[in-house]
Amino acid sequence: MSRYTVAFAGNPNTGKSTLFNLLTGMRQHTGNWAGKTVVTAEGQFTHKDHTYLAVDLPGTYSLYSNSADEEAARDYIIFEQPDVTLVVLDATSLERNLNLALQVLEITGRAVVCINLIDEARRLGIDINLKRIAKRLGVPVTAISARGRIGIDELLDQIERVATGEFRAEPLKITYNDEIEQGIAELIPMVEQTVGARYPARWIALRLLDGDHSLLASLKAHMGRKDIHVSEEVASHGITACH
Ligand SMILES: Nc1nc2c(ncn2[C@@H]2O[C@H](COP(=O)(O)OP(=O)(O)OP(=O)(O)O)[C@@H](O)[C@H]2O)c(=O)[nH]1
Ligand SMILES: [Mg+2]
Repeated sequence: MSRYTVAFAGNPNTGKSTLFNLLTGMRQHTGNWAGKTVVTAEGQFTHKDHTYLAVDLPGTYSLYSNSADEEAARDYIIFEQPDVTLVVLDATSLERNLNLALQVLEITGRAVVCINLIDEARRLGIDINLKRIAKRLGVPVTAISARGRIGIDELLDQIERVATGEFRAEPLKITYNDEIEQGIAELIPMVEQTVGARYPARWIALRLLDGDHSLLASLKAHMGRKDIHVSEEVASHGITACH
């Protein structure tokens, strides 16, 4: 029996902790306002033959290092490399919520998109084409109501398929304009040489082009002194390439 790690990511107030509590039997703080989960919580659940370590991350609108919460969520996904990143979306504001899903998919294809509050969406007459979204994103997409306990088994089956590698993701790749793509292409070999194959080189190159010093600091901290010098070269190149 294997144990897989599932990280719960998503915008604030999308029901991550409600789902986390339902699956793990724990009692993480929930409520109808944003920013309740401030410390990453861990709990365990079982589905069929496997045990899962669930990790409830703070809610974030992006992984762009705008706040300590975003850095914590980003660092967890990049450095802890969960077997599955579960992106919990609010069915009633999908457009805004999908932004974070796209960012996660730039980092990892080992993801499941879970559209929560489907009860509320139905009440409002919002019709969601799950198949089309799944096709575009290239990862499993399921609709649930964590509070109403709807769709949970199907969600767990999808988590299992990604965790075991049965599902082969083809995550949507965002193509940027020529200038940015050229910068990424120039940086990727340097990033790969510096951080190795373990980390998502394209995403790191993109963040460096954006001048993300916080990511650089985290990379340094996780990789030890040996790579600091090279990382700085990469960063200055990236930041110069941007201007
Ligand atoms: N109608 C409905 N409400 C839900 C559902 N799931 C969660 N909620 C409600 O949404 C609110 C936010 O839920 P939380 O679980 O605290 O959300 P969170 O994503 O952990 O929020 P942060 O920790 O702030 O990021 C609570 O009032 C929940 O009761 C659902 O499926 N349907
Ligand atoms: Mg929470």
